[in-house]
Amino acid sequence: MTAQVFIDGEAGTTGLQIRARLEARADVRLIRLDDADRKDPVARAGALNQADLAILCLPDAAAREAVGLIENPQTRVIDASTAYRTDPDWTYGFPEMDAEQAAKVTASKRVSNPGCYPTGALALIRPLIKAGLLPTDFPVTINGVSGYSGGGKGLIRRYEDPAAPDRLSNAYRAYALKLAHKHLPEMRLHSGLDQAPFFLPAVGNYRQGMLVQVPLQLWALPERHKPDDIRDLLAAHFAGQDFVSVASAAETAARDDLDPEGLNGTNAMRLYVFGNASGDQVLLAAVLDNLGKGASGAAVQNMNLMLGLDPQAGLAERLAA
Ligand SMILES: NC(=O)C1=CN([C@@H]2O[C@H](COP(=O)(O)OP(=O)(O)OC[C@H]3O[C@@H](n4cnc5c(N)ncnc54)[C@H](OP(=O)(O)O)[C@@H]3O)[C@@H](O)[C@H]2O)C=CC1
Ligand SMILES: CC(=O)N[C@@H](CCC(=O)OP(=O)(O)O)C(=O)O
Repeated sequence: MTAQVFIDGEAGTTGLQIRARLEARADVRLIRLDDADRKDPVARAGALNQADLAILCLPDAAAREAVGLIENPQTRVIDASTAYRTDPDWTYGFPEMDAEQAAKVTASKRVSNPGCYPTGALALIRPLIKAGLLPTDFPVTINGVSGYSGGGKGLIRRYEDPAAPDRLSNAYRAYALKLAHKHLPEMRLHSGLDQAPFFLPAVGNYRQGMLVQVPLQLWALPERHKPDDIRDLLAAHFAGQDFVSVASAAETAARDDLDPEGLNGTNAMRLYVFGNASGDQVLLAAVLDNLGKGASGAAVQNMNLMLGLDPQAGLAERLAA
């Protein structure tokens, strides 16, 4: 039987990209609301309770409201917002996080999609903590830069609409300087760190794509490790994964820069380990599309797992940015 899927928030940045990945598929049928009804709680409740799987692409408060509208015990949910990412009753939807995480997502009725920056940061940090290479009390710093679509329709308008009263046109803008970004709780919890990491995000004046970087002073670790040890550890952790890969030593040696837009339109995330000549400093880096593996692609990946569908379905094509 064809699964019925409702995207609540289909007209938003994340929702539109999920729709683009699903609408041509024969193995799912989309439940759609007219534009006039898309914010009507009664119409949404009807669609949510009719769906085999609902994907919430909404602000946090509307996502919580949507979950409250669900009475059908068969309706399964993927939430793209921040609302449930540290909730113990929800499964964290990062299937490559641990060997058993994909099975947990497959079996779950409530899956919380990771944040875009945490997807990169956790891929780089969690395997090192798990392996004991990075102590849980290490003072970790995460730097990130995202295209402005990371801020949804509101931020897109500020960069693209010349008539926007709060227009932004700067090439690069550091933000979250209260040091209290909404991604910190999930980064701390799912990394295994005892304390919140330092997180320094920025927005670039381009639409989409991101780079997450974690610099590490290897001389400050209790046991000395070489950059190659860290690359080998990450490569072993993500071996065989369709969507997360680790650049080889040869590829890394041939590079001196990274392009945050390099994986746009895909559900791929590429990890890099750069080391200096003396081997006492490394830069861990992740390139991903904030709207791909950082949001919409990840939701489709989780949906495929939860509905028992082809893991590559809807994800093989590169979407136009
Ligand atoms: N953009 C990104 O890179 C990422 C986003 N996310 C998360 O995904 C969620 C959606 O983000 P994004 O797509 O960027 O945001 P957008 O602002 O682009 O889209 C949100 C959509 O939700 C609609 N909406 C708001 N309130 C309601 C409501 N009560 N009922 C129904 N629809 C409603 C909005 O309507 P209207 O069109 O009228 O404004 C809009 O279409 C957020 O929680 C965000 O944190 C997660 C990872 C990355
Ligand atoms: C550039 C930008 O503004 N990015 C957003 C993060 C992306 C987002 O809102 O989505 P999730 O939190 O659900 O991952 C921010 O920093 O708030």
